[in-house]
Amino acid sequence: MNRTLRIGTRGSALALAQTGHVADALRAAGAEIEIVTVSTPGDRSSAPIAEIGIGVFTSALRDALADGEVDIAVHSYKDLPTAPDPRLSLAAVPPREDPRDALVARDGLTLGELPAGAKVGTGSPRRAAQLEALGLGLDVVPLRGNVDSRIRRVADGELDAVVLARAGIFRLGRTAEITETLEPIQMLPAPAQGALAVECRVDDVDTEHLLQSTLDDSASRAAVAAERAMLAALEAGCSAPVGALADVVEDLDDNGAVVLRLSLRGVVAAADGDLFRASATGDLTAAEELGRALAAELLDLSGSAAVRPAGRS
Ligand SMILES: NCc1[nH]cc(CCC(=O)O)c1CC(=O)O
Repeated sequence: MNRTLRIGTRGSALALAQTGHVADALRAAGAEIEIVTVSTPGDRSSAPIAEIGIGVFTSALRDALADGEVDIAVHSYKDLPTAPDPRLSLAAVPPREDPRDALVARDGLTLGELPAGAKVGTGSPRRAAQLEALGLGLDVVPLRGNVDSRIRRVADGELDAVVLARAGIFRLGRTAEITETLEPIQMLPAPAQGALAVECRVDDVDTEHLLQSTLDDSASRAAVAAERAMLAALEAGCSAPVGALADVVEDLDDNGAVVLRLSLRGVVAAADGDLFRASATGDLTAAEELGRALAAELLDLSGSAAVRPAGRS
């Protein structure tokens, strides 16, 4: 392939770091790459994500890709709407980073060491519900902005701590500032957290093949597919905050041979703060069925309790 491929990205430090890694991998495979920054309404607004809606960070980039302004788009997978975009192919899910959430607190504190009444910033209803459910008496305060500005609120002494995706902090080279990585039992991550989605136009088969063969990791793809199928099925049935995490685990088949399976955990927060949890295991090749089955179980458990206003991330 001898044309230059233009990769579209948002202009945030995190987006540029993510796109830089994808560009490096493609260049190492012999491709000519140019990086094009696309501004999105999400970058220009400071309103809470729950108000401006899902897709604010990704739809301008997808339009630029569909319109031929760029040839490849790199997204944080968790920021993508669950509805597929028929104009585009999700050509690659690169190996996923650590999907867990992380605490950045003053004075090196962990969650358990924060005093009652400590101000913990997060803009995510999923994180807020799980923080409150810990029963530590934390004062959860709304927060938005890029990773850098959120961490700065702690350094400035305005907040005692913030909760962020570990992957974002890692990609910015700032893991030294993490004071605790939160275990999924306390804080189940957002579906697809830590994963990237690399898209091209659906009719651009050369680029699709290059992305797939250079970047795609089938285990990451399957794990994320299960989590996102769970989210999509829940969105159809309720609008509560959702956490999901699939791990690829080794199991034995009927003949005693080692097979890889998916172990999926899910959590839904009800309006009254109750959390509903469920887990299930299934075949790596049936990730979406597993996600849908777990969503059905969670809907059953939570019933009409899961009516808190929508929110993701
Ligand atoms: N919603 C913003 C967003 N989208 C992706 C990441 C981090 C990287 C990732 O999850 O892959 C973040 C920041 C955060 O949640 O702390």
